[in-house]
Amino acid sequence: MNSPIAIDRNEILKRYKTIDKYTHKGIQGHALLVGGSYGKIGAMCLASKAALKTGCGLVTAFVPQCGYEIVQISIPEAMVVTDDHEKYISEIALNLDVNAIGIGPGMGQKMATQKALHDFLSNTSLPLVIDADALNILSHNPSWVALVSPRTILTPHPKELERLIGKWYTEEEKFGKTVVFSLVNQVVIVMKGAPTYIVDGEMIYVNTTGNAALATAGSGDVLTGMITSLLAQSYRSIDAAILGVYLHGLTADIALPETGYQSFIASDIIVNIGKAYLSLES
Ligand SMILES: NC(=O)C1=CN([C@@H]2O[C@H](COP(=O)(O)OP(=O)(O)OC[C@H]3O[C@@H](n4cnc5c(N)ncnc54)[C@H](O)[C@@H]3O)[C@@H](O)[C@H]2O)[C@@H](O)CC1
Ligand SMILES: Nc1ncnc2c1ncn2[C@@H]1O[C@H](COP(=O)(O)OP(=O)(O)O)[C@@H](O)[C@H]1O
Ligand SMILES: [Mg+2]
Repeated sequence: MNSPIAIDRNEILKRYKTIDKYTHKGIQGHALLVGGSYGKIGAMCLASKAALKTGCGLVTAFVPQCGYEIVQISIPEAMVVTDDHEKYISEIALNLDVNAIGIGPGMGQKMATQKALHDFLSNTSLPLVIDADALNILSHNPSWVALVSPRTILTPHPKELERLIGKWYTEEEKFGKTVVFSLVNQVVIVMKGAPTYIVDGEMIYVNTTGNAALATAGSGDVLTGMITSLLAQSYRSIDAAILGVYLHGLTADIALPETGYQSFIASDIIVNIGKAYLSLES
C-alpha cells in the first residue's frame, strides 16, 4: 500500500478555486439531493442546506411527499420536487438540468426505493455522490455496482464499508480491499472515520482536520451535501472529495472552542462552513 498523502492546507490550496467576480447562480452549479423517508427528512434538510452553504448556485431536493413542506419551510432557498409516494422514494423521475447529484441520506431501503435506485443508476452519467441507504442498497445488490458511472464518489462509514466490501481482519486488508474495489469499479471512496481516508485507485489520502465533535447524527449527511455542491461547481471528483472532507473537518475544529465536543451538532458544521472557507483566503 502506498503511504497516504496528508490532506493539509497546502494540498487544499492546490485545488481550491476562488469565486469569479462575474459568476451568477446560473453558472455557479445546480446540485440535486435525492433521499429522505418518513421520519428521516432531516437528513435531506441537512444535506440540502450544506450544499447551498458550500457555494453552488441552486439546490433541488427530491423527497417523498411527506418531505415537501418540511424542506420548503426549513430551507426556503432550496427547491423541492416530490416523488409520487407519500413516505418513501418509489421512482426518481425528474426533468431537471443539474450538474451533480447526491443520493442516499435518509432514503430507506424499501423494495420500491431499491428499484428506483436501480433505474436511476441505469440512466444517469452525471457526477454523483452515493451515501447511506443508497450504499446499503448497492451492498444488497452487488451486481448493480456495475451501473455506477466512473468517477462516482462513495462515502461509506465503517459499517457501510463493511457491507460493501465484506469483513476485514487487519487494517492492511481493509485498505487492500478498498483499493481493489476502487480500481475495479473506477470509483472514489471516502472512508469516513477518525481520520477519514480517501481512496482513488492506488492513491490514498488522509485528512488532517476534524475531531470527535463530528460523532453526531447527520454529520455524514452534511458531508454528502458539501461534496455534491463542489461537484456541481465543476470540481473533479477527487478534488471535490478532498476539499469537502477537509472543510467538513475544519468546521468542527473552528467550532470546538465555543461548543465543546458534546454540544456540537450537524447544523454547527453548516454554520461554520463560511469560516472554514475564509480561513483558506487568509
Ligand atoms: N436526522 C436524520 O434524518 C438522520 C438520518 N440518518 C439516516 O439514517 C439512515 C441510517 O444511517 P446510520 O448510519 O444511522 O445507520 P447504519 O446502520 O448504516 O449505521 C449505524 C451503525 O454503524 C456503525 N458505525 C457507524 N459509524 C461508525 C464508526 N465510525 N465506527 C464504527 N462503527 C460505526 C455502528 O455500529 C452503528 O450502530 C441513513 O439513511 C442516514 O442518512 C442519519 O444520518 C442520522 C440523522
Ligand atoms: N471521532 C471522530 N473524529 C473525526 N470525525 C468523525 C468522528 N466520528 C465521526 N466523524 C465524522 O462524522 C461523519 C459521520 O458520518 P455518518 O456516520 O455517515 O453520519 P450520519 O449518517 O449520522 O450523517 C464522517 O464524516 C466521519 O468521518
Ligand atoms: Mg451516514
